Amino acid sequence: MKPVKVGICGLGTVGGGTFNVLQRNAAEIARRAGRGIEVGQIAARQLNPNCDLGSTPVTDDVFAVVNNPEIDIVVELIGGYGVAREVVMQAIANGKHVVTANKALIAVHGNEIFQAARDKGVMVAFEASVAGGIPIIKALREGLAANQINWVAGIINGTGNFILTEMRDKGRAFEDVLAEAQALGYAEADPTFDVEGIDAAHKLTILASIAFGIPLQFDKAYTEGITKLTTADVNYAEALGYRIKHLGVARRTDAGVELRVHPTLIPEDRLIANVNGVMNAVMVNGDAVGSTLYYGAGAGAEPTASAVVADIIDVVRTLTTDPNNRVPHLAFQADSLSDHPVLPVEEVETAYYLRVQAQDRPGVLAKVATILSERGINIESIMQMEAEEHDGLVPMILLTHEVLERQMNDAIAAIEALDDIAGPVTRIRVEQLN
Ligand SMILES: NC(=O)C1=CN([C@@H]2O[C@H](COP(=O)(O)OP(=O)(O)OC[C@H]3O[C@@H](n4cnc5c(N)ncnc54)[C@H](O)[C@@H]3O)[C@@H](O)[C@H]2O)C=CC1
Ligand SMILES: N[C@@H](CC=O)C(=O)O
Ligand code: NA
Repeated sequence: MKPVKVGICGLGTVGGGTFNVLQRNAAEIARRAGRGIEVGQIAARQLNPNCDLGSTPVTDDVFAVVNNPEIDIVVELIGGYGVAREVVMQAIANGKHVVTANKALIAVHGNEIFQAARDKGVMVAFEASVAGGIPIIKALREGLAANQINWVAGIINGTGNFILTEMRDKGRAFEDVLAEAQALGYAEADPTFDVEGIDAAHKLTILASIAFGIPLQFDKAYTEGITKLTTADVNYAEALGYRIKHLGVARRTDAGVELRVHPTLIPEDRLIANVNGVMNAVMVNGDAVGSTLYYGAGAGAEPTASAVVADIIDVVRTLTTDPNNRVPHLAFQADSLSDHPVLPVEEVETAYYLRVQAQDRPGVLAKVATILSERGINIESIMQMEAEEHDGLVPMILLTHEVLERQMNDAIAAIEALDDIAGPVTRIRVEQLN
């Protein structure tokens, strides 16, 4: 049988990794796919020093690949919502299958892209877009298809986890670690996407749609980054038996779907609390299976290429399958998506870690405790530290039981209005993840 021809658009970190894995494992990949898979053409702005392209045709015009009649599968590894979107839409219009690692594109334009793909009877595969090499989309769409998924919680940005780990373990400065993550090819073209939680929110949006069968709704995700975290809070959390991780949480409740990315205290004995460096981990809780955990490299050339190439093989295996019998893009049949609403963050209920900087006067703790109890907020534990030498302020650390975000906002406003309190109250959400 003739080999299937793929066209790679973008030959950076992931494009280069994808080319190399396809070349190195070509024989084994053909045994898995049932036929050979060849790179028929590459569109690149510059060559990748890690790739020996041999006689593979190269162009600087992505549309030469997209419009090349020899190419069966277009692999979009450019990134962003601009030319990448045009590449994907034009490939679909030309009747070509698409494989992409672009979570930004899928989270923001996925509904339109999948509709176009269904109209043309082509596949759009995107395993590499969430948690890099971890086959989490495959696990959710296929392995867990029997379940009603209750919640998904994950460390889904490798750059952010790498920064938090290096800062905690080696005391390195934020900017220094971020620069290393960029040099290693982990970070997004705009690294604020990593450190402000936008990249994790893109991935969480995709996970939530596949877990609960809802349309992609990135604009409704609550997003908070890691840039405001302090070493003091990391240390206080540890004294209480917790680690701070940047977590994406999607939970289904009767009222709606929670979709939120933020720093989170997790009990230190949970496996996910001990996921470090560029590694990612996703927990999925289903009604039949209970809690499950998926772990692996969340970024980097070949871990991500592992997912891209697996998608290419999947596409090749099902080329002749009736489009109606393929695994649906969002796990549920397109005409069976639910309109269960995404909840505004004020409607989300979580436990909290609070750090209040108080004047060293008697009675402050009692005033804070009263404000919380008047609003029905139960305190799990309180830790009052020694006054700090430089400002004489006493940090008070409180852990609360679960409370609606709206009620917590009201309590924090009242605490901040006290004369005995200096500066804003620090709040970090707490998840038990059982
Ligand atoms: N780096 C990683 O570890 C991971 C990246 N991704 C995603 O994979 C995609 C690619 O990311 P990277 O490889 O890291 O980015 P990169 O910046 O290393 O590579 C992108 C390449 O596309 C090229 N390019 C841009 N516009 C082009 C055009 N018009 N024609 C031809 N080439 C063009 C650039 O010159 C660059 O070489 C992004 O969507 C990213 O979010 C997903 C998972 C992990
Ligand atoms: N910038 C992303 C790359 C993979 O998706 C990350 O750091 O996780
Ligand atoms: Na993945």
